[in-house]
Parts: sequence; structure tokens; C-alpha cells
Amino acid sequence: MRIAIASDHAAIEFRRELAEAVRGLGHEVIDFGTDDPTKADYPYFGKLVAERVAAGEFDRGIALCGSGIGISIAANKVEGIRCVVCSEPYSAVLSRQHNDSNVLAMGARVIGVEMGKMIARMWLEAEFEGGRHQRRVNQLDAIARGIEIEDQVDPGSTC
Ligand SMILES: O=C(CO)[C@H](O)[C@H](O)[C@H](O)COP(=O)(O)O
Repeated sequence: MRIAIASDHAAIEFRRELAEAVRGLGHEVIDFGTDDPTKADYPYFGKLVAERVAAGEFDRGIALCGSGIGISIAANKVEGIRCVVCSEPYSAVLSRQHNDSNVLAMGARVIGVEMGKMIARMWLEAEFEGGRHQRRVNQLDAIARGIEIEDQVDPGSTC
């Protein structure tokens, strides 16, 4: 896959090491920086990754900052983006299987880079399951476009 990666100043070393590891998995990784160790505001880098994924230039994005939170908020403001902050692999895999996440955010001040590599690898391998999850993802897209959504119940659902 083609992967866009970027971070603010808080995740430079984490990002470089992670980008190499993802390349080692056979993906094409384009690194958009920052390479400036002084303050680099995360909204610019979150938007940058998100817009390129939303435009179809990249299959997925990885966005990093100190906590993963600020850059994920920025990415999620771009229509078509479902960005998740993950600190462990279970949530990362579920975010693919159920939410069709297309940008992964992580916090370089929260987890170690080895955990980050494992999360990224499992997130990249996991497939969206579709079915009832597609309906819910469609509802997420509708919210972003200001379209009203209904409370829907699965026929035959018992929970
Ligand atoms: O957005 C964040 C927190 O929600 C990120 O962790 C940023 O990297 C962080 O806010 C940067 O903080 P700094 O004090 O300017 O290094």
C-alpha cells in the first residue's frame, strides 16, 4: 500500500523509525515531516496526511504527535477520514474491521516505538468486514456531510 506519514515535533524519532519499519513490511511510505525539532503545530500535519488520503493519493495515513490526540482531531476534520488513536493492537484491528479506519494516530509520549510498530503492522494487515459495519460507516459519512441519520436496528438482532 501507499502510506502517508507525518508528525509534529514530539514524534520525529518515533516517526522515522516507524516509517522504516513500515517500509520493511513492503509498503511505499512517503514521509511528510516535520524534521524541525522546534515546535511544529500538529494541525498542519494532521490535515496534510488526511487530505492526501481523502484525495486517494494514498491508501492509508499514519499521523503522530505527543499523545496522538491533537493530530487525530485535525485529521478527523477532513471529510472521508476516519482516524483512530491507538495505544494497543486490539483497538487498531477493530478500527479496521468495524470502522474502516483510514488514518492511524499514535502518541510518541504514550507508547514505545516497538509497540507502535506492532500496532501499525496489525492495523495495516486488518481488513474491513463490511456488512452491518458498512451501514454504520455510511452513517458516519452522512454526519460529516450534514445529512440526517435514523436510529436503525438490525433485523433479527438480539443485542
Ligand atoms: O496534541 C497533542 C496533545 O493532545 C500532542 O501531544 C502535541 O504533540 C503536544 O500538545 C505538543 O506539546 P508541546 O508542549 O508543544 O511539545
